[in-house]
Amino acid sequence: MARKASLLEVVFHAGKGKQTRPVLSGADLKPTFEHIPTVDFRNATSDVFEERLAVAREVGKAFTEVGFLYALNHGIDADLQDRVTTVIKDFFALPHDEKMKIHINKSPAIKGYEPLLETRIDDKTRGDLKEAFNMADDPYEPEQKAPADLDLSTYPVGPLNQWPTEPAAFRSTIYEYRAAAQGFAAVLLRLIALAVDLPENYFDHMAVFPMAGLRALHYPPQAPSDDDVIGIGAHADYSWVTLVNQLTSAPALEVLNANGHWVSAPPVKDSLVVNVGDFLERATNDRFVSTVHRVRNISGAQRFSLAYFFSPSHEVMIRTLPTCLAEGETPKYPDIKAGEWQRERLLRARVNHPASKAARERGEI
Ligand SMILES: O=C(O)CCC(=O)C(=O)O
Ligand SMILES: [Fe+2]
Repeated sequence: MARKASLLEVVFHAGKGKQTRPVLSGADLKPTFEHIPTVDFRNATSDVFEERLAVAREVGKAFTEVGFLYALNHGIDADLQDRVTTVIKDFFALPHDEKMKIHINKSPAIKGYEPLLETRIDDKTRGDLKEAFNMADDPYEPEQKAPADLDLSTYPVGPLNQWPTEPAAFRSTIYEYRAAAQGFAAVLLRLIALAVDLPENYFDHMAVFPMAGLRALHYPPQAPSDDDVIGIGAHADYSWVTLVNQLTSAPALEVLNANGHWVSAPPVKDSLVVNVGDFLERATNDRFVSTVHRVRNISGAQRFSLAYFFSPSHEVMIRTLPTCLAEGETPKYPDIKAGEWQRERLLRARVNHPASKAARERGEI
């Protein structure tokens, strides 16, 4: 007899498109995580190799068992975090029309402002109850100091990012934060290499001109009974790793375990949330998990967060790492070019953007 389909399931969007996971109970329960582990990065750049290796092992364990961790001593200055929180709150407090001047549809790279309900990850809802400001790698911006030999043919004609004129310190503070997040991402890359038994500098080339974006987010509160909307529907990130800074105290981020249960990832003082994205999951042949998560702000308070998505440069081929294949094992995923795959995911998620419509008309997505 065919196995009865589970009555309850979680629907989410990840690398392979729309997927479901049954919600398990009783005898069906699998061993899985019930909380997000914490890793202290104090020794991440120690002069002593064994100390760096010990941190790498903890990162590897958390990425294998959970796909998420809380990072302590990540090196992003508290004063900078306060200043970036202020400019982000001030930006979202601007009149709607002011913010719409930099709507994402005006950028060929889909950067700028995204109003409430612009995206709709979960098609059972009216949309994602969040507004966002997105910026990313843009070789035409002087702050980014693109290498002289960067292949511009893989980029649309600029400008790509769009900036508000107010708050005055917005652009400079966002760039300051991006540089700090980039510093921690570079440290993480080396630990990830060690965690999968590769030379420490194995991934350094990915950070030369990475697809590195910041996304500032504002989630108004929603009623607990309101399942017509959600802050951000269940998804996995299309990144190598993501660093999420929960700027305010409202708990709202939730992480899906193997039993289809949502595990809360509330803000923890002085920490960043670090999670595995789809590129790293593919490269490790699923050893590290790009764990599904969502945001549901039923705290009653406004919530602000700042996510930094780190992905390799456009031209990097994402292929299975030699140390993640046992003897005779074959890769689960074909090789992909990082830039092409990321752009396709982005276009699929922004159905109303002119570039997304054009790509659909050409049958590309
Ligand atoms: O706001 C958050 O805590 C997470 C945001 C997120 O998951 C995303 O933007 O991909
Ligand atoms: Fe995410």
